[in-house]
Amino acid sequence: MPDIIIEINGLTKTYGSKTAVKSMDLHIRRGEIVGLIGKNGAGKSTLLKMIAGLIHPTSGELHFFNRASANGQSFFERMGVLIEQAGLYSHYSAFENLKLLAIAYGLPDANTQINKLLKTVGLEDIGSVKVKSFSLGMKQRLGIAAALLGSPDVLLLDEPINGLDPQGIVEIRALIQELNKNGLTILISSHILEELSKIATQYAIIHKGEMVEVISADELLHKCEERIELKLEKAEAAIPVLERELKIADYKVFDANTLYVYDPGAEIRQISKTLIEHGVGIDSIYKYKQSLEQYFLARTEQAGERHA
Ligand SMILES: Nc1ncnc2c1ncn2[C@@H]1O[C@H](COP(=O)(O)OP(=O)(O)OP(=O)(O)O)[C@@H](O)[C@H]1O
Repeated sequence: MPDIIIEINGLTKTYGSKTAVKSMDLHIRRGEIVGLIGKNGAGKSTLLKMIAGLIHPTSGELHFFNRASANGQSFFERMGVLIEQAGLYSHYSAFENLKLLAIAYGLPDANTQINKLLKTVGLEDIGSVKVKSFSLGMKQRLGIAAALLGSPDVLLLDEPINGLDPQGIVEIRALIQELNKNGLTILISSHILEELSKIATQYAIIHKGEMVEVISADELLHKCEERIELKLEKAEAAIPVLERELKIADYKVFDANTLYVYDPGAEIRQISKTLIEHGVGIDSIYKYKQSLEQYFLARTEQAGERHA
C-alpha cells in the first residue's frame, strides 16, 4: 500500500473482563494529522499506548513502515510520544530537562538539536529558566520538544490541549501544524472534536473501544455542509427530476423516503415546484446544517444503539 506508515489490523486490548480496545483497524498515511476522537474512556489512550509500544496488544497486528511489529523495535525509536504529562524535573531548566533525556536516549552530543528544538517550540528565550515557573502550555510545549528528540517520523500526542487556556491551545495547534508542514506524521487524541477540526486531516471516531468510522477531513466537511433534506413518498422517483429537469448532480439517497441535495445553487422553492409538477409526492423539504460535534454525536449514538 503506498505511503502507509502505520497499519493496524484487528488490534485488541483486554484488561480482565474489560475490553478497552476491540478489534480496531486503522491505516495511517505518511504526512497525515490523524485525530483520534472519542469520549472519556473510549479507548484512545490505550490505542496510542499500544502504537507507542508502551503496552502489549492482547491480539491483532501492528505494522510499521510495512514491517511486522516483531521487527519493529527500531520503529519505536523513530516515534515521539507525549502520553499524559511529560515527566519533567521542575527544579531543572528546559534545556537541562532535554539534556537529561538526550543522555538517557544515548544522544550525548545533542546540544545543537536541543537548542533547535527549544526554538521550534518557542522556548528559546527561556531555555535556562526552571520548569517550576512554567505555565501548563509551556510545559506541554517542552513535552513536545522532548518527544521530538532524536527526530522521530511519527509523533503521538494524547490530549495535548487538555486544560490549556485559549492562548495555550492556539500555540500548541500552530506548533502541530508547523511540525506537520515539515513532514512529521502526527496522531493526536481529543474528546473535543471542535479542537481537532482546525488541524486534523483525518478523523478516527472511537466509541466504547470500537473504531466507529475513519473519515478524511474533506469527507467530514462535505457531510457537514449545508444540505436540503427532502422527505418524499418515494426518493427514487425524484432522481430523474433532479438530474434532468433541475440539473442537480450532487445529491444522495439516504433511505427509501429521504434524499439530500448538496448542490450549493439548489433552491427549495424551485425543487418543490418541479417535483410537484412531475407528480413526486413531498412530505417535507428544509435546509439543514450539521456541526462537526452533531455529526460525532450522531455517529457515536448510532454505534451505541448497535451495542444495546
Ligand atoms: N490498566 C487498565 N486496567 C483496567 N482498565 C483499564 C486500564 N487502562 C484503561 N482501562 C479501561 O479501558 C477503557 C479505555 O480507557 P482509555 O484510557 O484508553 O480511554 P480514553 O479514550 O483514553 O479516555 P480518557 O480520555 O478518559 O483517558 C476505560 O474503560 C478504562 O477504564
